[in-house]
This record gives sequence, structure tokens and C-alpha cells, in this order.
Amino acid sequence: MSSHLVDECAAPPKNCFRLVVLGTARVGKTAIVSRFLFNQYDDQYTPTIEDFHRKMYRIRGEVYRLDILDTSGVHPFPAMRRLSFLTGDLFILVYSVDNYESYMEVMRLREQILESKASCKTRTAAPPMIIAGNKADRPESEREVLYDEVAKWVSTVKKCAFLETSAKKNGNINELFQTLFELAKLPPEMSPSLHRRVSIGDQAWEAAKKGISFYPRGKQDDNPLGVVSPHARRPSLRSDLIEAEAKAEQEQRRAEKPSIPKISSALSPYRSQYRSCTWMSLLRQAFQGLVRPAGGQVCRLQVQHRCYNAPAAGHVQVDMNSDTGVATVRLNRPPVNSLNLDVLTELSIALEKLETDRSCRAMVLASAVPGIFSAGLDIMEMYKSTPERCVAFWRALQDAWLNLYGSRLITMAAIEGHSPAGGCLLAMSCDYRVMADGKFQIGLNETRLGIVAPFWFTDVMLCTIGHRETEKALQLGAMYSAQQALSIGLVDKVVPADQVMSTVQTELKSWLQIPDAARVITKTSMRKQVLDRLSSQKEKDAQFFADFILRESVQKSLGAYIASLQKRKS
Ligand SMILES: CC/C=C\CCC/C=C/C(=O)SCCNC(=O)CCNC(=O)[C@H](O)C(C)(C)COP(=O)(O)OP(=O)(O)OC[C@H]1O[C@@H](n2cnc3c(N)ncnc32)[C@H](O)[C@@H]1OP(=O)(O)O
Repeated sequence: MSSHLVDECAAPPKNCFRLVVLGTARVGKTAIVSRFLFNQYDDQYTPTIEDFHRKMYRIRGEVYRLDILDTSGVHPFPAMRRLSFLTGDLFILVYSVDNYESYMEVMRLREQILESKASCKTRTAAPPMIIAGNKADRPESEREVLYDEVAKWVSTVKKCAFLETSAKKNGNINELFQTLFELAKLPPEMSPSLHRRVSIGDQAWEAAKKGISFYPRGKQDDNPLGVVSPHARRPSLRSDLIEAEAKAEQEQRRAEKPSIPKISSALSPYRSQYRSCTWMSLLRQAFQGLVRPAGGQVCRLQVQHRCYNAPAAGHVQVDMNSDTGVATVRLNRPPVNSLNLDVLTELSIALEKLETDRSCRAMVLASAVPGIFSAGLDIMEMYKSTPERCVAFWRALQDAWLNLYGSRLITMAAIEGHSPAGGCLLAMSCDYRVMADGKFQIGLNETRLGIVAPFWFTDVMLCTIGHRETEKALQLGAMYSAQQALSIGLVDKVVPADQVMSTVQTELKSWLQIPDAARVITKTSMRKQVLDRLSSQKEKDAQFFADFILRESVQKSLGAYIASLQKRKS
């Protein structure tokens, strides 16, 4: 029987839910999911990158769908993690009772989920969550997290419950899900003990799939049923869009806010640029091939080796040449490739995917928009925004930059157009820069906008052109022609515009001759200090950005700068 048929038994959008399981590595997230789905426990530890499961239910005549995202406990994939926050309807946050740090991470995760949800103006309510203190079977002498401490904390937070569990001994696993489903107002029968587990060939399930009647003729079987899809894969982008749209419409109706613009136009990034709906385009990115089915019940993340091209609406196009091991990443957000939350998230994901692709050795960062590399950060993300949105935006920038600057790949910037501010940062963060000769300019011009280049922008420039030039460049907000940039070492080569790409390819040949391991160790040791400086204070930096950018005086400067851009145009 073809396994995809399980999906033909479609659940209406209102009955589709995504459960996200989060927590640090080795706390037992996968073990909990495995107990829930298959009542199995595997003593072997295999780190998870991201697993996707689907369980379908037939309960009181209705079909329900539960998608489960079992996330990575380590954080080399921050964009994927943030997307899991945004797309989750309900959450299990897991810590291990013998590891206090893992409990601290649970508290941080809860905050981050709430902040992510708050940054999406269409979804502000706290999602249902349950905290699982796993490995409760461990001897008391190994315990680092006291039950009472967690219970006390959880009693102060909204829509949150807490249980200690043991995936190994099957302790409280059923109760964990039951409590969560109760909190989320989902049918209690979704809990393992309250439905009959069936397989796809089951007669009752087959009947349901055909849509005629769930009950085999002549037999009254009203037991709730649950079936795990053996080859579950993330839904297509299109079906997710449709589903999320339907769900949001429903939420909106429930909230009875008729003054809000029609949700269908507001939600679709294909049809509207409505700002409050960025979460929808983040959702879209979440399904651009992040996870591919790998057979069996578990879908380990696999990386496509040939082409990562995003759909037409994607802001970041990736072409992977498997023969050469060189990927070309093109920014594609006309008119000027300004970097908003969506672009930065897409860029992060693209970089994360390439990073994990063993066949990829080098990456060329370029633009799909003629005459522009990138106009830097989208000024509209910084103007008249909210603190939550500012923090989310800044985190996305931090992640994209950490991925690029810290990449193991050979990275080359093909600068075929203007490259101010954030555009210059991206270019400087590559290992080598080739710029088109002519009218185009590059530089960190922040002071001209009445803003200050953050310390990590400054660090990168210092590493590129040295202290004296950086001091001048930053104070003046200097924009350099290609030739000037070459003379101060801001770019490595200047060629006619139509030769930028071929020059990059030629240069790459010599870089590719160097053994990767030696080159990567060298690169990492050179960049570590700068990377660590931001990594160690990401949250503080994000908060500082939000506070600074929303100051009245800074907003006034930004407003004047936007007006000057418009005036210059007219
Ligand atoms: C504690 C730390 C605090 C703060 C740190 C913040 C760090 C900030 C980093 C940044 O990156 S800030 C962004 C700086 N970028 C700029 O100053 C670039 C401004 N743009 C230009 O100079 C030009 O647009 C150009 C890039 C040279 C391209 O010129 P061109 O003539 O080709 O296009 P035009 O000017 O007509 O622009 C088309 C269109 O795009 C809008 N635009 C341009 N840049 C941006 C931008 N960065 N963000 C948002 N929108 C931008 C421009 O207004 C036009 O819009 P319109 O068609 O609606 O008029």
C-alpha cells in the first residue's frame, strides 16, 4: 500500500496542529516522541538535526492531524529553530532532571517562543506549552533540578503545565501528551492511551481514507483511531500556505475583529506586502526543502545536492554545482535587495543548508538584481517599528552574519552593484571580494543615517582595512568607488561589470586547490575572536539595537533619510 494515501484522509485546517519539541541536546526529546508515536525506546543516542512525523486520527467522526517537529538540541541552525517557534501551535520543552543548564535553556526557550510569536502581529496569544523534566528515573543523587522549583516557576506562567517524565521507563509520557492536549483544547483521545493505534492497512482506517464511512459496514466501531504516517514529510509550500491561511482566517473570525484587512490578502506574501504578516513568509521559507524524506518513520534532514532554488517568490536563490562543489547564492529582492526579516531568514537557512552539504566547498554571494549588490538593511524595518519586531529583525541579521562570517566554506562576494552598509557587511564577511568598476559604491555609511555601525560591523571592517582607514570610513560614513575601495583593501579586485563572475570563478580555482581542513582551521582561528564577541552577547546586542533605533532622535534621523532618498529619486 502506498503510504502517501494516509494523507488522502485529509483533516480540515481547523483540525491540523503542529507540535514542536525543544530542549538542549541529550535531554530525551526524540525518546519522548518515539514513546508517544511507537511506544519504543532506543538506548542509543543519535543527535537529531530535525525530524518530522505525522500522526492522523479519527475521533468522533472527525479527522485530525498532528505534525511533530523534533528539533535539534544544538544550535548550529538558528534560523530553523526560529521557524519552528513561528510555525508551532503547541510545544513540549524538555530538560533533564540531572542537568540544571538544560532547565535554564527551557526557561530561555519559553521566552524566545513568546517573543517570536509576539513579533508576528497576527498571532500574539501564548501558545500551549508543557515542560517535561525527563530522565526522572535517574538516581536522586544525580538530580540537579528540583521538582518544586520547576513547579513553582510553571505556576506563575500562562498556558503552561509541567510533568516529570521518563521516556526510558515510559513514565508519565501518556500524561504528558494528555495534559498538553487538554491545555490546547484538543480532543483528549489524541493521547496514546485513549485511542487505538492502527496501521495503514487497518480496515477501519481504509474506510476512513476512502471517505465513505469510517466504520466497516455492519460493524459499529466508534473507538478513536490513530495512525502514524510511515513516510511523513513536510507539507508542500502551497498546501501549507492554504492551510495556514484557513487557520488564520478562523482565528480572526474567533477574535471577531472585522476591521482587520481581509486575512487572505494579508497573509499571502505572493499577493501582498502587508507588513504584519511576515510570519507567513517565514512559514513559506520553512518549507522550502528544509527537510526531505529519508525513508522509514524518521525524516532526517538531508541536503539536496544539485539545486536549492527557492520558488519564484524566494528572496534568496541558491544554485549548487555538484561538479565543482561551488554554490551561488543570489539575493533577489528588487528593487535594491534591502535586507528585511524575510531575506535575512532565507539567507540564514540557505547558508545553514550549504554548511551541512558535504559536497559544497565554496559559495559565491551575488545579486539577482542588476546594478545592486544590496542596499543594506531595510530601513523600513527600523522605522516606526515595534520593540519585538526590532529584536526579531536584529536576531535574524545576527544569525545570517554569524553563518556567513563563520562559514567553513570558501566565500566570495561578486559585487556587481552598489553595496552600502549591511550590503558592505555581507561583502566584507566573505573571504574575497570582486567588484564591478564604474559608478557603484561600497562602504559603511551608517553615520549618514544618524545611526551607529554596531561593534561587530566595526570589527569586520577593522579586520578588512585596518584601524586608521576604519576610523575615517566609519566617522564619515564614507562610500567608496570600486577603485577607491581597491586602494584601501576593501575589495580585492576590480574588473568591468561583465567580468565579475568569471573573475570570481577564476580566483576560486586557486582557493579550491588548498586542502579544506587546513584552510578551515586557519579561517576559524582568524575569525574566532570576532565571532565570539557577538555570540557571547547576542541578546544584549539585540536589545541594545531595539532601544537605540526606537529613540525619538534616531527615528527622526531615519525619517529624514527616507525622505531624502525619495526626494533624490523625484
Ligand atoms: C546600535 C546599532 C544601531 C543601528 C545599526 C543599524 C545598522 C544599519 C545598517 C544598514 O544597512 S542601514 C541601510 C543603509 N542603506 C542605505 O543607506 C542605502 C540607501 N539607498 C541608496 O543609497 C540607493 O537606493 C541605492 C542603494 C544606491 C540604489 O539607488 P537606485 O537609484 O538604484 O535606487 P533608489 O534610490 O531609487 O531606490 C529604489 C527604492 O528602494 C528604496 N530603498 C533604497 N534603499 C533602501 C533601504 N536600505 N531600505 C529600504 N528601502 C530602500 C528607495 O527608497 C526607493 O524606494 P521607492 O521606490 O519607494 O522610492
